[in-house]
Amino acid sequence: KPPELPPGKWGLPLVGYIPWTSKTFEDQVSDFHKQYGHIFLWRMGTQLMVFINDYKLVKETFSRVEFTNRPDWETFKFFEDPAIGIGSSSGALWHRNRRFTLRQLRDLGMGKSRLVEVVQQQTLKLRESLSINAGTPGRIPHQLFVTIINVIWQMVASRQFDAEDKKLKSFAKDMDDFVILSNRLAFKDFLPWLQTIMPEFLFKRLINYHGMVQMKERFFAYFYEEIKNHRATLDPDNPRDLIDGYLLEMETNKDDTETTYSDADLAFLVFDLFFAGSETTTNTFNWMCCFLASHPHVQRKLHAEIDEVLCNGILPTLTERPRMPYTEAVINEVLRISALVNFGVQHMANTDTQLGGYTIPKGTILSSSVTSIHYDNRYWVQPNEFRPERWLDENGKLSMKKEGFLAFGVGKRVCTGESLARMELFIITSMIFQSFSIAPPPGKSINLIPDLSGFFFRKPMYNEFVFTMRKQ
Ligand code: HEM
Repeated sequence: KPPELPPGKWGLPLVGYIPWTSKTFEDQVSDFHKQYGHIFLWRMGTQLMVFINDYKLVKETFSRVEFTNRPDWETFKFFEDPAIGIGSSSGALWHRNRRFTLRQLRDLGMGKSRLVEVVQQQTLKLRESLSINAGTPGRIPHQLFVTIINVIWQMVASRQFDAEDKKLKSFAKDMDDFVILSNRLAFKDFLPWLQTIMPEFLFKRLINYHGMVQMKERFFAYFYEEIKNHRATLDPDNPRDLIDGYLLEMETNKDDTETTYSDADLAFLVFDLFFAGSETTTNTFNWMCCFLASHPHVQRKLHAEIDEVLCNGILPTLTERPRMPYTEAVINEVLRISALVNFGVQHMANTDTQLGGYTIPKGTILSSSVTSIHYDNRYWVQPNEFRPERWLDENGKLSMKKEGFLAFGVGKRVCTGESLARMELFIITSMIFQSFSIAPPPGKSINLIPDLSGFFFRKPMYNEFVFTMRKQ
């Protein structure tokens, strides 16, 4: 390994460092952290991966323009090369789409009562599903995912679907399948030489090429249909949603020869919002259920605050939020302890540069080790404990400390949906626990060990819960 690079594992030519161990990826990263310190390198195949385990260094890194790009990975650019939309793109197109999305989310989402109402209506349906099986052990109903997806559909296309709707069901299935199918594209990114030594048909089979092409066609079919309908009914004086907002900007810029606006870019942007906003928010609420079911004293305090502020069963809006610091503290603590996006979303160095006293060559991938930072005892007292109180000051007021908190990332690509996600989590949590208490099935306990089988998420394991109706 060249000495100017961060310390770490270099391994063999072409294949890099392959660990012969049954340890999880997260545990290996944690071992290398102990061995090499806050910044280390792991050469995977031909790809240089740098892991950063220190909050201040992550903040510095992701605030620098040299580290703003996304990796030039097949996973990000399979549908369109170079990548378009927001989550996978880089450069001027990303910058413009990010500004546009932030503006749209602000205008359509946070603080606007329409979207809050949609979350309320959808959560009422979730309450219905829960009440059907109240008192008996079961999993979190599918309606939770439907609720989250419908909030995004409402925001982008002013639509909502019934849980049994055929289109919604196939859309949800495609989203699940996409995550599984796209995993195999990693062969192209980490072992690109395989393509030169394997017959083309075999390599395509290895990376699930045809499955991915079909997937692309299906996704674009959903979104192109929406774009077509929106264009046909667009009223420039009354934009209804994000698609309308984009079409209007596209029209304003139609004579610009450098324009990056296109139907494909819009479709991709919408696709990104579904991907970035659905699994994340759904799994965070799932973790919430796990932690509340296993910490009855926290649940009691949550119930007490909900009963005091939302008395007589009134539905929560954003007006009540400042009066519910404990609920907010529970949400923050779930986001911290679950460390759901455990390595953040990867960034790439767009030039040769220096970081933490080491050389970082152009094309190096940078990952933040969110789990180790969320459990770093320099920032968190007894980090393994689920303790919402850590988010409250001595007067019981919410203190939104940010040092050491990375659930939504940090820097130039910090999550654009943070406010929306927080709003959804606040409304869903307060409405569900206004009506129900949650516990493990009799004689059982909740498994809080994360499922680490996927690369991007630290999901909760399959757990059953007993939701019991509360007396109002
Ligand atoms: C609890 C829920 C959520 C969590 C934990 C979460 C977390 C994250 C993280 C860690 C990143 C990567 C930041 C980086 O690249 O450094 C991200 C990016 C992003 N998130 Fe979220 N997110 C959540 C909900 C949402 C929602 C509801 C939306 C919108 C519907 C959204 C939209 C996005 C977008 C568009 C990006 C890419 C930003 C960019 O590349 O510039 N997220 N999110």
